Amino acid sequence: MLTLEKLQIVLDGFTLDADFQLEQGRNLALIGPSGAGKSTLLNVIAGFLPPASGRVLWRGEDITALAPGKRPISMLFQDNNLFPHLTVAQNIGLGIRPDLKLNAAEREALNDALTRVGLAGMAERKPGQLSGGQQSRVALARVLVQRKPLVLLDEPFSALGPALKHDMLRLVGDLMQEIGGTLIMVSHEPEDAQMIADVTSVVAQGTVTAPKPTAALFENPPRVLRDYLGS
Ligand SMILES: Nc1ncnc2c1ncn2[C@@H]1O[C@H](COP(=O)(O)OP(=O)(O)OP(=O)(O)O)[C@@H](O)[C@H]1O
Repeated sequence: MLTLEKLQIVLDGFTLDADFQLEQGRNLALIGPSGAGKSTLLNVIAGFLPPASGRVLWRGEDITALAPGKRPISMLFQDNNLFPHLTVAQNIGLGIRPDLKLNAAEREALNDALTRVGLAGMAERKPGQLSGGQQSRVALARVLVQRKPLVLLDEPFSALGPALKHDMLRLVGDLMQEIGGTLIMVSHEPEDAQMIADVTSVVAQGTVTAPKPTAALFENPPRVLRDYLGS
């Protein structure tokens, strides 16, 4: 269970409030207008940005003051965050061990992740020798090998075409199910939310709404979501 307890985020005159719980094993989509605070909320949950007030709890434990690396979280950033001077395999290996001294089982996990994202033959390439979509698949593989129980995705697959994006989303969904993990995904596309998120929160007007079942929410959208969807 992830608890955002009376969380308030303040940035240069921008404020965002969140106060809800997310059960373990749920896939949550965050949807809402540009600049509403979706990325900022992920950054607070991941520990890159402190909240002005309130707490973040994971399984009842207060993690508000924990450093990002100490949290049970892995995050896939909008820009993929790959190291250009390292190979694909090394970029992924960093998710397993920062010193890259991998044992046989860890190397096998790395190869498995490469295969799962469809990059089996590209282990020795540098990110600059890959397309944008391939780079985002490397970043996804790095998230897969970490096997953290809480995964945060910030509009992860926007560089991919629709078919590949759906494959990647499905892969993330399957993995989360396999490890009983919890997913929070920022998306601009209602179809993405409907595909893998069982619950959705709307981020708009300074507030994050509590997660609601995705299908029901889109069938009968509240005013803020209707405004966003333009319907
Ligand atoms: N480092 C920062 N310092 C001050 N203000 C910031 C900072 N980062 C973001 N903001 C502001 O905080 C608000 C929320 O930004 P954020 O990137 O979280 O929105 P978003 O919903 O993820 O938008 P998008 O969908 O366009 O990615 C915006 O008004 C933005 O200008």
